[in-house]
Amino acid sequence: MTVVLGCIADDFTGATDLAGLLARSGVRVRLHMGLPDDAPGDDVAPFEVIALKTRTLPVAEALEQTRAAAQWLQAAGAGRYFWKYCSTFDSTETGNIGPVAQALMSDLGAAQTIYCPAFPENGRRVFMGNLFVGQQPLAESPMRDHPLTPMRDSDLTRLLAPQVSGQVGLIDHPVVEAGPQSIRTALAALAAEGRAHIVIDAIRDGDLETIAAACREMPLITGGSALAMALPGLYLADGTLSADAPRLVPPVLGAGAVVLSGSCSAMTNRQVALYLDSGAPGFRLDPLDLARNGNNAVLDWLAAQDLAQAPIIYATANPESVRAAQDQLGVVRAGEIVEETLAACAIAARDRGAQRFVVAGGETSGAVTRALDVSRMDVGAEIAPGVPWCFGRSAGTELALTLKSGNFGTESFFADALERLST
Ligand SMILES: Nc1ncnc2c1ncn2[C@@H]1O[C@H](COP(=O)(O)OP(=O)(O)OP(=O)(O)O)[C@@H](O)[C@H]1O
Ligand SMILES: O=C(O)[C@@H](O)C(=O)CO
Repeated sequence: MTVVLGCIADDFTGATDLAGLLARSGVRVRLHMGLPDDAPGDDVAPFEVIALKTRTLPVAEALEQTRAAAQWLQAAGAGRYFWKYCSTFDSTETGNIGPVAQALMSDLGAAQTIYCPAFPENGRRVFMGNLFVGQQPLAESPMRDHPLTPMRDSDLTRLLAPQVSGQVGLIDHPVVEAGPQSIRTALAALAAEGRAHIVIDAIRDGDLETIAAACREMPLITGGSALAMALPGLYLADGTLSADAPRLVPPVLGAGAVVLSGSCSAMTNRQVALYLDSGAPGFRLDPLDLARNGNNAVLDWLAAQDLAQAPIIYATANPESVRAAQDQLGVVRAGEIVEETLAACAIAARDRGAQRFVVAGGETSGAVTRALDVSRMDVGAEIAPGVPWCFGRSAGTELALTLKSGNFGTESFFADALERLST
């Protein structure tokens, strides 16, 4: 088996999002949590995804890690590459979307690439170069106030320009709608003008299919997960991938489960509230209490729970409570203390036999997978668009984990996830 598409994502939930959409095709997708320690073996999957945590790192560190990931994928025999970033284009003037794309272009010999964060199923659309979240322009959406990457402009060409040294161009929706040949002609015209970084409109899945058909031969494509979703079908159709490519056989798992939520997004707040309302046993983590008294109380509580009831431990709180904790502890320490506690709970739950882990939040997912030392996962069925169940091993035991991005899923996500796995 050879790697048809080597993928690199800039955060953990983003990587499972990408892996989940690729896995819709039924073809095997392997997900690595961080740069693999070992050189690629003979058992690579057609789609290999490396999850990094580079979204808000200093540029030099992001470049170093991404280049190392690309080298691993090259050694695994990857023929083409995909650079996945957030569907809300989370970045700043200094990066990291543009600088990483530029470095990969240079390393992989790509003279031109496209940028398309659209994910129509989750309400992210690009029109005339502007990104919309639902009905709001990006800069008027809650992403305006993101603590690390506040998005204060909706025009992707303007957002990208200061991040790259080459010229930025746009392929707008009428060109996309006219079909793959029209896109190829526009790309060639932009290349002749010296434009290497091309933002491209997409408002529906059909647009993404057209773009994928036009750009599939590019050495490097960049975008949100939904653009990559269109690629497996093209590879299957032309025989690049055979229909008998290996498929995932999910493991049989015990009933023990735990829900760990460190995301404070509006959607996760609603998901936690509904799960508690449905009668699930729950323990609320208070960062100030954790700072004063440590985490024995929650670990004692967890030790007394019936894990077949899928208890939830959550720090999820409204913006006022989060601010109050951050004012007293500092933003970084408040986050760390919650992440450390949820990581300790994950280990305790695993050691008591839990094999199903529902985790909410990107940073939280990083902390939990690191604590469980899950380095590699196979990707299974999606619970909601961009949120699949994944299967890995921790301390010699098979586990299922789902890593939910803060804004993804519907209100009933936690119950849906557990139900989905048992069927
Ligand atoms: N009550 C709280 N007070 C202060 N910080 C908190 C609280 N609860 C959680 N946190 C911290 O907030 C951060 C939430 O980030 P995380 O990436 O996990 O969620 P998210 O931003 O909603 O998810 P995503 O990155 O997938 O959109 C974590 O560092 C977490 O520890
Ligand atoms: O693209 C998205 O919105 C997500 O996969 C993500 O990157 C969340 O951090």
